[in-house]
Amino acid sequence: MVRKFFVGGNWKCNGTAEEVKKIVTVLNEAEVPSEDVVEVVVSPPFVFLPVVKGLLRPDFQVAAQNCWVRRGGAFTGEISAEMLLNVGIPWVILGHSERRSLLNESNEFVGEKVGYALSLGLKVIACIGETLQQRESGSTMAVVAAQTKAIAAKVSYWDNVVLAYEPVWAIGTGKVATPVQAQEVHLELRKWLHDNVGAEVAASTRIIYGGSVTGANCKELAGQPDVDGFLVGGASLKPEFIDIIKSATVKRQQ
Ligand SMILES: O=C(CO)COP(=O)(O)O
Repeated sequence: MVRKFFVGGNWKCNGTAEEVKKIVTVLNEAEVPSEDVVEVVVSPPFVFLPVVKGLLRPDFQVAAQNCWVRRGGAFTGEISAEMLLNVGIPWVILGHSERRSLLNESNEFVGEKVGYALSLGLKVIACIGETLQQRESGSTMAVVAAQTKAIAAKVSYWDNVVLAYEPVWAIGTGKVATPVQAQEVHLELRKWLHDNVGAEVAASTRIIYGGSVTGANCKELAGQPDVDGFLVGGASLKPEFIDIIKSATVKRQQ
């Protein structure tokens, strides 16, 4: 089973209208592998989604960084899945660790969000990952399995799901997981999908890595058999994001 390499760029809460246009210009001018080799999805803040979608090259897609857990209404400040679809946004990142920690989004709440977004036809980058304390206490797999279980309980159509393993201790720290560390968890996650969802889903679902990915470390990570791509934060705002996209060819050479 060949899983198409996936590279997401999570711009987080960054940028001005001018800076965003500069980033899009760099992306639009880049020479990258074709769409049948790598799927590229960039995720600007909500306010810049329409302008990025309007300017971005047609072989790249856009994602929102979050959406509300049910149909819109009296939920001040929230953005609904319906609104994203209404303005032509096909992807959404859900369950990012920054939202789990800063906004107390529980496993169950993230699972509900994933289920609702998928039910409307959105494609979802579902984020999981353990903290340093959880890793050091040896509970990494227990934590990410519980997070995945809460997501899987609400997923009936896995083709529109990309699972992003983002160890919290690697996010924004420069302490990237080693290729062995990433492969170990990705393989365990694939086994979890095999045992709890099914062999076909386990074989076909992209499991991507996020946490201090850079142009310098992406190739070795991309070479791991169960690393199907990346969810990139800081480096997605820089020209080196193009190098990370190009690491998709590492897979093709295997
Ligand atoms: O959180 C991340 C992507 O969603 C990773 O962020 P960094 O690449 O900045 O570590």
